[in-house]
Amino acid sequence: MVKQTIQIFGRIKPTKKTTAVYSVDNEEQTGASLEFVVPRDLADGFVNNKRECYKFRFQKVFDQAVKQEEIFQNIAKPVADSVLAGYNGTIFAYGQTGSGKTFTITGGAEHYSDRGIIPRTLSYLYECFSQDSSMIYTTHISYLEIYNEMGYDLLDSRHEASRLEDLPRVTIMEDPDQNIHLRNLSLQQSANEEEALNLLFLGDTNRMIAETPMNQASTRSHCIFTVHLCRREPGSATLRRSKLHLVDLAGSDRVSKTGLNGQLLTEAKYINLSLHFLEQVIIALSEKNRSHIPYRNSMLTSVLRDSLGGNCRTTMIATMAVDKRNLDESISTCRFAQRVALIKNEAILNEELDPALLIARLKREIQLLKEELAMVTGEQRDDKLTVEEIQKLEELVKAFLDDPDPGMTLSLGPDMRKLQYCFSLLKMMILDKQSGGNKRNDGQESPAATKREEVTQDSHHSAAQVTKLKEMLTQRDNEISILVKMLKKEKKRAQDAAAQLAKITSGQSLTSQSASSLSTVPLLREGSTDTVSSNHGGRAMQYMKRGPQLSMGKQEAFETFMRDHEDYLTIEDNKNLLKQRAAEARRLGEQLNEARNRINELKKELEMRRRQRAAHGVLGNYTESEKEVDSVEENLCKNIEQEKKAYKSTIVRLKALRTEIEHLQLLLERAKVKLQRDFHKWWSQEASSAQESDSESTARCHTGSQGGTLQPSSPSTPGFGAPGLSSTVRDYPASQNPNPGCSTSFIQDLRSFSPKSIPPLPADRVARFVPGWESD
Ligand SMILES: Nc1ncnc2c1ncn2[C@@H]1O[C@H](COP(=O)(O)OP(=O)(O)OP(=O)(O)O)[C@@H](O)[C@H]1O
Repeated sequence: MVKQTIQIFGRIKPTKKTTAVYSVDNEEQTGASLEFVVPRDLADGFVNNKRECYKFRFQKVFDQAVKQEEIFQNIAKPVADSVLAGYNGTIFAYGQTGSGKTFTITGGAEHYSDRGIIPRTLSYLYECFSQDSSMIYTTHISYLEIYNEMGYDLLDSRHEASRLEDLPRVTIMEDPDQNIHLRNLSLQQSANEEEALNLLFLGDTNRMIAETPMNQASTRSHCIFTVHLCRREPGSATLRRSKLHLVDLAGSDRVSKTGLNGQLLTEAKYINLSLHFLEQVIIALSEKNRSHIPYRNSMLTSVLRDSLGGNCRTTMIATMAVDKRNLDESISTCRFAQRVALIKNEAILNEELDPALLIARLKREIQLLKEELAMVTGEQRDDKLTVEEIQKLEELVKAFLDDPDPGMTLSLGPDMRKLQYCFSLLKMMILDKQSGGNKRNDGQESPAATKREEVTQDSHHSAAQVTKLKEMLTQRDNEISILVKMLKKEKKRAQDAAAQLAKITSGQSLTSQSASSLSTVPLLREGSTDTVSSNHGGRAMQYMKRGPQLSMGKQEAFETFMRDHEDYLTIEDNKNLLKQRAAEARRLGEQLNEARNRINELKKELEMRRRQRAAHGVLGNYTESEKEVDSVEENLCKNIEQEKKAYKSTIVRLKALRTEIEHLQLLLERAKVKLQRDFHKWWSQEASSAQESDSESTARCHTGSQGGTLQPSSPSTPGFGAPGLSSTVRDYPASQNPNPGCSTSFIQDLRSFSPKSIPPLPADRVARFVPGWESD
């Protein structure tokens, strides 16, 4: 049992403005400290009358420049190691919106080096599995999203979510032992890193697609990515099961922000209700002598029950943005972390007996008991003893009686027929010897009578034993039927999971065979053969493929939108990087082939040389020194070794490249999904604003105010970043639109206009998505 308080770490998000006054001291012996100095007179127009300096303790504080790899090494690796050893582990990120929780837990969507704790931990775990051949590891993954006290299964493979409600609802069940079970949360088996990353990707994509403006996925919801690990030694009946929860909590923002009403650095209410309940649990746990911990108040605390004050090794990462605007939230985050640091957890080794092996063991025991029972009850076998068997028995009895050794035994095996025959034989012998009745003259019982008495006592004893054995048998039978039921259930679940996984991964194949097909990653072209889609996150991608068919005009509009999108440059960068990496992978593949050929050649040469030498040896043509060392052979061996070394290092590099390529593909896939989603949002917004402006123009026509300057509609949604396209659609004179507001035929409508009838149109912009259209 490992008793430990929850470890707390701080991470500070890089900021452009360095207005906040804070200092980090990681050198202290008792851990690290983070100190904020709040100016008495903030420039924001209110005065801080309270303390000026706030100091908080952490295990370690990671300042702005710290990279993802360092975070993994310091925070996630030790937890992953104890999960590998059989203990439960949890890492959760807590902090205000935009402070870097998702970046820390999942990673950034732009660069390979931005991979967060989840992908790095998965890589690490699978690497450890491959290095430890003495154990068999099985991994399952689940991904749960909690929004508004409702749980949703992000790994659902039957539904293609377009809204959060489309995902299967996960509910909480509690058994009589107060263990929490999550109904409807799928557990997907993942045999390797690639499968696990695909599941992460599927979940993240479902999360992104299901995001609504009211539920800005990561801001308002909690996500729990769980790796379920089972480890067993081959042939052993005991196994270790452990769970690793990687938790991205909702933004911890409070209702009352600094400056709004002059309240500075006071605790305000959470926006998110379940974080409020989480805080209540943390307060209760950090106070001594509290008997009731209100876990049941929310789904989040129920699910994380073991992680908070239970059987788990837990680590918290407090993420902070330290610019002046966010100072109070950062201080709140630190205060929360200080309370969390008081909670003690007791992680225990989760060892149990494997039900299948237990059944086999019990069956063996039952067989033995049955044999014993048959012996005791004297259960008859139908067949009679053969003449040979009788002869053998008589010889055995004779030898037994003739042997003067009192320790001599008569071994007959568990066969009642033989036993009975021997006894009757002995009885006859005794009776033959004793002439006369049972009673002797001296009035004492004859030996035969004594024997009979003993036999009666024995039979009573046997009856008691039989009853006992029968009871044991019934007990074992019950146990077996329970275990068989459990096994059947497990088997069914495993089959379901395998079927679901097969569905997800159908059409996917390992990158090893596709290194050569990675040279191009066509983005967002319908009907195109999309290498990425077919290789990764297939199920999530089906959503995209099943999406509404784009008309030609809409397709072109989409391309323009894409070029103006904020992520366009990153996508292009990643595409180029992917091309480079794929080219490098191809080059390395060729190098590998060449090296393999060279090694084979060298081996052949070596073989030949050895044969020649052997032949020479036979003929006795070798000088003494030639017999001892052959420099040619030595050189050949050296060369082979060198080639092998180079071969191995190329393989290592190729493996790393493969992981990077897969990650880049996932990043591109994610960007693609985001782009399409943004486009559809933007498109419907533009369509409705065009409809509105059309009605206004029509109204103006009717009141005689025709031909005025064009009125821009409401600004496009910030972040969608397609200003050019946006203004084109806005500038469109809706009064002349034959089919206003119809989103699907919007661009075709644009095509059907005569350019000459639209004097003020910005022709260059229209031409961007109406090919062949030229202004006079
Ligand atoms: N350490 C970091 N280095 C570089 N960029 C970062 C870092 N931390 C966060 N960011 C960037 O800041 C932005 C917000 O981060 P992120 O989405 O992780 O915040 P969050 O705390 O998860 O917010 P929310 O509560 O809305 O989910 C992202 O664009 C992310 O890439």
